[in-house]
Amino acid sequence: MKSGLIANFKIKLLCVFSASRRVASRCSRPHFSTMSLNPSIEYQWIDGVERLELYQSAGYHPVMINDMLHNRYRIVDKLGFGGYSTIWLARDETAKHYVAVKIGISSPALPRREPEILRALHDSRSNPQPPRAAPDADACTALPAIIDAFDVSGPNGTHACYTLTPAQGSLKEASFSRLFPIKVARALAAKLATAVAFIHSRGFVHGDIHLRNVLVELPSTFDELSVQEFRGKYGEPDTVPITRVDGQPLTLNVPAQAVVPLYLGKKAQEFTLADTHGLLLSDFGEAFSPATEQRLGRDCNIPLAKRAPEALFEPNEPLSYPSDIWSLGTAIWEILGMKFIFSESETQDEIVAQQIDVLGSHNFPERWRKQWERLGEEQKYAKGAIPQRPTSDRDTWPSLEIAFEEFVQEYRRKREAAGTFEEEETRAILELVRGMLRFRPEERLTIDEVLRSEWMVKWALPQLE
Ligand SMILES: Nc1ncnc2c1ncn2[C@@H]1O[C@H](COP(=O)(O)OP(=O)(O)OP(=O)(O)O)[C@@H](O)[C@H]1O
Repeated sequence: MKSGLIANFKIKLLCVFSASRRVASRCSRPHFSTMSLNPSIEYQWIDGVERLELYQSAGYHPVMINDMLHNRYRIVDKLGFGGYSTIWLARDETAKHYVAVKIGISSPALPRREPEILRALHDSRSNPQPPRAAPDADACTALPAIIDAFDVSGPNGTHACYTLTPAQGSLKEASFSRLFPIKVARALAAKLATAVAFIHSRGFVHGDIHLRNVLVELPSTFDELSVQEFRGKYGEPDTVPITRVDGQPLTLNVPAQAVVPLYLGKKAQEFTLADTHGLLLSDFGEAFSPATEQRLGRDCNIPLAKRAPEALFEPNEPLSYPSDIWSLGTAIWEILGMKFIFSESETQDEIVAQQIDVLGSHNFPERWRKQWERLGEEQKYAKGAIPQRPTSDRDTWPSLEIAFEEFVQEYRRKREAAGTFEEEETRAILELVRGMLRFRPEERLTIDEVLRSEWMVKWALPQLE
């Protein structure tokens, strides 16, 4: 496939692989674009950690291993970070168990409704709902529960914090260059779809469905480990001293050491069907209720490779449930084959060109074609700029059917133990994915139709039983 453009080189640098017990670093998205970064302070680059420049007023809270938060939570290790927060493993010294503490940035410009939405979803469990295509009895357990919420104040402001059950990590981390066994892949896809069905039935769009936001619970025995036993099993935190490029001493805004996140989980090929019951769809930071609030396409923050095309071509129109279905379609494809359907770290123009190659130019809406084929470079890189057909040479991507054969099936064949999909199942998968990846949002399958699709009914949902 075509290699990344030079323009994306910086983004790729942010995504390099880190130390072995640790996870591949996450790309934190630039939610800080509205904040004024202090360009006078730069830090020496450290692989696999959050952007250190964001330890400033209105940014991340500086946290160190062994810090005590809220008189109760002792920081044990780092679990991850995103554009809005850092996430830590902590020992709840009152309740004597482990929690994940999500410490938000303090920016007042970015109010976060995640705890409120998660609570509303959990509370809605008791509300009677119309009969659904698949039982959602335990779909709510596929959402993280907020255990405690509090604020911490520090040199960078006041940060909303909440505690959640710690998970072993995301499907993305589990599957780095690895494949889920075929039954597990089916069950994960089904469980994820039922979680989305539950959210949609309660009137919410998740807005950020991708495999970094799909976590897997830890075994219940994890809580039995003392901190000392935990360190014996997983090692000491991977810390790297932070230093300034100008050689000046650090201010209080930034911690003395960066911590590379720890992955506590199994590798994809070691997953069993039992593990799939612990799937958690997390990160409700982009969630919204289309009936009561507008989320315009231009404000969509999901990574470009998972973003529904209407968010790009109709940036001033409100998004709704179909945008989740598109992202869910790309996530299911990745679960099955651990290959992107559209490549990450590309420009939006290249990604749309790939979508057209894979899904067929004849399916591309006429109402977007004029914009797509326009000439000229005006406002190409402005926020909300409409994608434009690349004029430089690029490799054409194969159609959906060929991509499934050459990337998903071929890859699975090379790892015999993973298992390949038979002809009839392949046809049903492709029919489902095509229905989820229709360019026009109004033509895309609904989540109920996804759950009633042949592949879900015959192959995926039965694996959950
Ligand atoms: N409960 C948890 N247990 C273990 N790891 C977690 C947990 N919650 C989050 N993480 C890790 O932290 C990462 C970032 O979390 P999350 O996506 O919730 O942060 P965010 O700041 O809202 O990110 P984004 O920029 O994607 O909106 C996840 O990809 C995951 O690896």
